[in-house]
Amino acid sequence: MKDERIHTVHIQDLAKSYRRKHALQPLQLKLMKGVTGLLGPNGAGKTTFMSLLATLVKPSNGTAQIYGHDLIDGARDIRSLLGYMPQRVNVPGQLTGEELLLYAASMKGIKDAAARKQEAERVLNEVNLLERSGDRLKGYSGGMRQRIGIAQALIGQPRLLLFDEPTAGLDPSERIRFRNLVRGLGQERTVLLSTHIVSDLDSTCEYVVVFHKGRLHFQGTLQELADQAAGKVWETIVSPLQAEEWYAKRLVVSGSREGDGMRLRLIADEIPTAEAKSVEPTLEDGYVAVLKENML
Ligand SMILES: Nc1ncnc2c1ncn2[C@@H]1O[C@H](COP(=O)(O)OP(=O)(O)OP(=O)(O)O)[C@@H](O)[C@H]1O
Repeated sequence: MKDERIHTVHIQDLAKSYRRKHALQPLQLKLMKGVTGLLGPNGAGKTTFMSLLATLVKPSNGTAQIYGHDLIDGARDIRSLLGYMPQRVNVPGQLTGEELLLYAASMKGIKDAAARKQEAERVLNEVNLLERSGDRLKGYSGGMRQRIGIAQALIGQPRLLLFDEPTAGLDPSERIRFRNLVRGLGQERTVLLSTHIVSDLDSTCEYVVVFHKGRLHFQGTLQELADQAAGKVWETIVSPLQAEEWYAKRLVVSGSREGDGMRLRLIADEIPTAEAKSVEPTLEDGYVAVLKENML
């Protein structure tokens, strides 16, 4: 990541183990204003990392400075500048959407009742739930619960926003709405957004961090991630039999039928056949290239 930008979060040797399981290996990382995507397959350590920054779990080692506050000694200050949307949003079904957000606003220290109501309405509007704000949460669909989770994270204009797989369960139009919302938020805030859907990052993030098996494997811009596969992405048409063999033995990113054969896109250091054409890498290619030692 470029160093001329002001870093808002400094992470030093942060690690988490559960008994003998290393969920997160000692990590050095700096985050800055803007949207950073946190990418990694299942079990990579994304939720563990977010829970650590959200001060919900204690690190086994290391610390972080968040807007000048220490993760261990200044946890209370960090909570007041933080908005966190967990991976599984548990909502008290008896409350209405508005009641939940009014409660969240009072937890954020907004003392004036009129200001709490105004803030609840502002965030309900952001997630397109204003019309359903008087309904009990038990009647909300999965996607609506997800959006209420996003809304409660936005209460109080937090300077650091942590969204753990926020787009899971959203329909395509809400997903687009969320991306636009996040892009706007990133202009003034530090936003960390975890996902395993590479296309979620394309239109929202400036930076990306890749975790795998509890380790940091890459940090940089989206372009720098795509560049990890530069000169290594090939397309070629092969017989269905050959395609089957390649799927098993090579790093095939995608495949589609073409006539009697299969058009395969794969990542390899050397040209796989004389007919293969070198193609421009996408973000997904870069991600696969970063993880490639662990994927075959
Ligand atoms: N409370 C816990 N006790 C024991 N092991 C845990 C605990 N929480 C997480 N782990 C382990 O730590 C590793 C990282 O898990 P984590 O949930 O942080 O990954 P993730 O990247 O968020 O995965 P996913 O995309 O599936 O949500 C996994 O191997 C997981 O089994």
